[in-house]
Amino acid sequence: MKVDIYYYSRTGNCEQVAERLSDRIDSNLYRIADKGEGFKGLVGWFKGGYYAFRDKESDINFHQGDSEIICLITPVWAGKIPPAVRRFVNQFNFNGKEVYLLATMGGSEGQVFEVLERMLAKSGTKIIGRTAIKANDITTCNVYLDQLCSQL
Ligand SMILES: Cc1cc2nc3c(=O)[nH]c(=O)nc-3n(C[C@H](O)[C@H](O)[C@H](O)COP(=O)(O)O)c2cc1C
Repeated sequence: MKVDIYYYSRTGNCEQVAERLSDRIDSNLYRIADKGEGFKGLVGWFKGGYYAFRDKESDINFHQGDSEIICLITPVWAGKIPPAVRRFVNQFNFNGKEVYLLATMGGSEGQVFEVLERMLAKSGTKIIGRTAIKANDITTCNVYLDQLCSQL
């Protein structure tokens, strides 16, 4: 079955993981994009951390695909999720879909999965797996992707 892969990426780590995963399975690849400037540069880093910590959302463009299985790939921000991903999870129609969660991070996954699971529980969305990958491991993350593919 075709998998819709959604990812948000500020500095390319999640994008790289999304592309590697997409090479391995029958999938559509969709970027969750900030509208306007987003969180670029040093100011964006501080603003992004603050917004994430305060559970704020930001304006995004995203595609609503129709596959029943989706993989959501997000960076960890302030131990939680970026504002763009928060908006995505709140606006996306998860009706009938099953979701695999994948996060990339600098050092610690923090509460990222708990936050996502709590949000997705509101729509009764089934979570079929979760994987966290450290930024340093991304070039050698094939083993994680193999595990993930076996669960999709
Ligand atoms: C605003 C901000 C906050 C972050 N907070 C955390 C954090 O709490 N824990 C962590 O391990 N990494 C944190 N990171 C690092 C990112 O999660 C990590 O570099 C990730 O792989 C970036 O993905 P991307 O390149 O796709 O944007 C943070 C990065 C940013 C920009």
